[in-house]
Amino acid sequence: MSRILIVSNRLPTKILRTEESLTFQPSEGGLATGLGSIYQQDDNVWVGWPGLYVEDAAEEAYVCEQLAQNSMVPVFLTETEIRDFYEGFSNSTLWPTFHYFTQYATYEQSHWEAYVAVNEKFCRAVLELAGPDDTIWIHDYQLLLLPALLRQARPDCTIGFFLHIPFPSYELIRVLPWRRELLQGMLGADLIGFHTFGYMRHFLSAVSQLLGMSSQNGQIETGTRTVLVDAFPMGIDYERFVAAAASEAAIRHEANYREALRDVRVILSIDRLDYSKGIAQRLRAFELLLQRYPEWREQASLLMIVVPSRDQVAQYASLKEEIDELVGRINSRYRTISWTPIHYFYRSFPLEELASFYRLAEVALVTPMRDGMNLVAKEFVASKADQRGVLILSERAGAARELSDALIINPTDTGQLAEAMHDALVMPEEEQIQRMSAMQALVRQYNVFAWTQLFMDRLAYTKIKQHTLATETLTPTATAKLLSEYHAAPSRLLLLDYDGTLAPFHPDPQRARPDQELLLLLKALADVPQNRVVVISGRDRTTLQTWLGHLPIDFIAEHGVWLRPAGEDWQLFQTLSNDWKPEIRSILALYVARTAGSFIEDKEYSLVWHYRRADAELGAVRARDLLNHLTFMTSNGDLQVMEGNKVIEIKTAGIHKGSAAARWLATYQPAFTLVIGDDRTDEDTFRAMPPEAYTVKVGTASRSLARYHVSGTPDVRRLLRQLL
Ligand SMILES: O=P(O)(O)OC[C@H]1O[C@H](O[C@H]2O[C@H](CO)[C@@H](O)[C@H](O)[C@H]2O)[C@H](O)[C@@H](O)[C@@H]1O
Ligand SMILES: O=c1ccn([C@@H]2O[C@H](COP(=O)(O)OP(=O)(O)O)[C@@H](O)[C@H]2O)c(=O)[nH]1
Ligand SMILES: [Mg+2]
Repeated sequence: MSRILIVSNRLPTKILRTEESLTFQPSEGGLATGLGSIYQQDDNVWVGWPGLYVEDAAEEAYVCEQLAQNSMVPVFLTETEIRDFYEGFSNSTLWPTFHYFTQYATYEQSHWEAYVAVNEKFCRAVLELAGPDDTIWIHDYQLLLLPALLRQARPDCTIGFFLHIPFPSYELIRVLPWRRELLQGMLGADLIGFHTFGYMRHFLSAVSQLLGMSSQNGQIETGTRTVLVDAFPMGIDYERFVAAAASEAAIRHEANYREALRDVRVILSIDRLDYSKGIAQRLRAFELLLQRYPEWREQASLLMIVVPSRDQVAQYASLKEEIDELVGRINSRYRTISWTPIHYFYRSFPLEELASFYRLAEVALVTPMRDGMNLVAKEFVASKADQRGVLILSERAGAARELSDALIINPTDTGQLAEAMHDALVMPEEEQIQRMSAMQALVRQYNVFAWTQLFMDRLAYTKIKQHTLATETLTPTATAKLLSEYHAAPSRLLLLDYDGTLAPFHPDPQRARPDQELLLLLKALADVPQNRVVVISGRDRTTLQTWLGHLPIDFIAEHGVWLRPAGEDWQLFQTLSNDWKPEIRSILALYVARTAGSFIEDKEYSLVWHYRRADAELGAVRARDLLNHLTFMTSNGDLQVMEGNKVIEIKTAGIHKGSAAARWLATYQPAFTLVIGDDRTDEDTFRAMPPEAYTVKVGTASRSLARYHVSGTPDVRRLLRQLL
């Protein structure tokens, strides 16, 4: 039976220790409330921290047992782990960075180490639980390393990852000392989800800039798998909020509050105490409203609920003081005997009371500086049965992408915010209903169940796609078969590409020279009498000659322009002309001028534009552009344009590694053939091979004609050593 294992730092239940007992309470925060309706379906399980330091084994066992009754499995964290992993790396490094508050970010090596260790702890907990058919769904920034850790332990498992907070611009991510490890960690997943397309775009950009992995339609080739990246705006359990708002308890609470407030109009805000939520700015805007529009004094109040959060983190503690002080100042300045400008609550409320606040309020103020989604905005909409009420929403909350019928504001523009409050208070009912009903239709349809379904469907699709597109991994069993056929064969051909296959890439192609180990390896392979070793490369013949010419091996250079059997002279594949070069060179020069870091390689019968050293994204854009340009230029058919790994190459049509390899095979038919290559130009070689040949693609497992794949040059070296 397959089930979903939800994994997040915090469980939807938190346990508090009172003097005499333990009490179990719902956790606050969007992740817990949002997914709270999902995990109790089927046999699903939620793995996470219960917010309690257990005192002894007996208590631990008791907690496990209690939580198990509600499909939860605890991961216990120590006080030191909470300090360094949770308050430290998660909430003093990642949270401020991802919310564009880098001025608050700290970079502590010890916090990073705790982060790694706690992610490993979660990994062990999940491995203990997960069956082979289970889907592991990891949530949020506290567990960015977990996907890759699990992938390492279980290469075939199904892993989804969802980030609930914004993913910021590459310019912020690049500041983090551990930026590559964090991205690599996320790429352990099969599907990576974000609330908005903007966050997804930033992630793809960071992966491209920092890991050099490009993407197409949100798909990243990691070398061993295709990872899909997509946007899934999270919804709420709509009917639950409709029901809560219609409940007797909510109606009763509302009546009590209404009686106390008399006919004062209520503007509501609800959030965790967090600098990302723009609470202080909102208070200043409310004060400005009272100054600009004195008619609202004694007529409108701000009901502000602030839920305690992360109060051990310095910035949160000082924000608390700032808010206390601001509320005190505004209230003392404007209050009258019968009217309080700001009703401020610093605590959390159960659902029915939240529902009564949503009912009571005519205006909801959701004005974060940055917010992954913001579910309060959606909950307010769901609670408005009579469709009256106005939502004021920050353009920097993920929810603003969907709720375009809210009054969308820039939260740093205090003036605009004050005006929006005024506009909301005077908005005609007809307009309120029109806007609210449009938002309700959207929030109802894209609820949390639809969100889960969509995410799971995309995850299943990714898995299927991975399997259908993939070449087989060169497993130990397949390797054993290869070796036994190799040993049995009286004649053998090894067709080996150079860059990306025998030697790793270097930013400067001229510095990717063979090392001693490679030279010895090739020599030893070529010395075996039954073997013929051919290096088949796009490199110019002079370079191959200089680097490898002293070895008893054959060469195919410039993608087939030049051939050289061991010990003989270089031969041209066919008579060729270079008449086309000046025109194409001038086009390439244009792209060099427009793309810092790129350059032209001028080979005897080919021209190459290299963009490995250019900005990754600019390079990709210019490459597309150049390809279009060249395809148009070369449409008469005399020339061909080849795309390699961060290169675009132009040469006479009909000459490629495949045609050269085919010519080789016409004169020499080995009993065993092994072909290894890494880029698109090697696909021509794979295509030219007889079906029994062993063709091996280095790098991504997908989209290749090869039978097998390995992940990198070290695997190639290992395989070649095994032949000896
Ligand atoms: O666990 P805590 O440190 O107490 O913090 C509470 C949660 O806050 C964050 O919630 C986010 O998720 C919401 C749902 O996707 C989204 O609407 C909101 O914009 C986010 O800030 C955090 O991401 C969770 O991990 C925390 O548990
Ligand atoms: O006293 C409270 C106040 C709020 N919430 C819930 O906390 C969540 C806040 O989620 P949001 O996405 O707005 O922001 P986050 O806190 O996750 O950043 C919402 O579901 C609220 O209903 C709660 O459980 N108790
Ligand atoms: Mg190559």
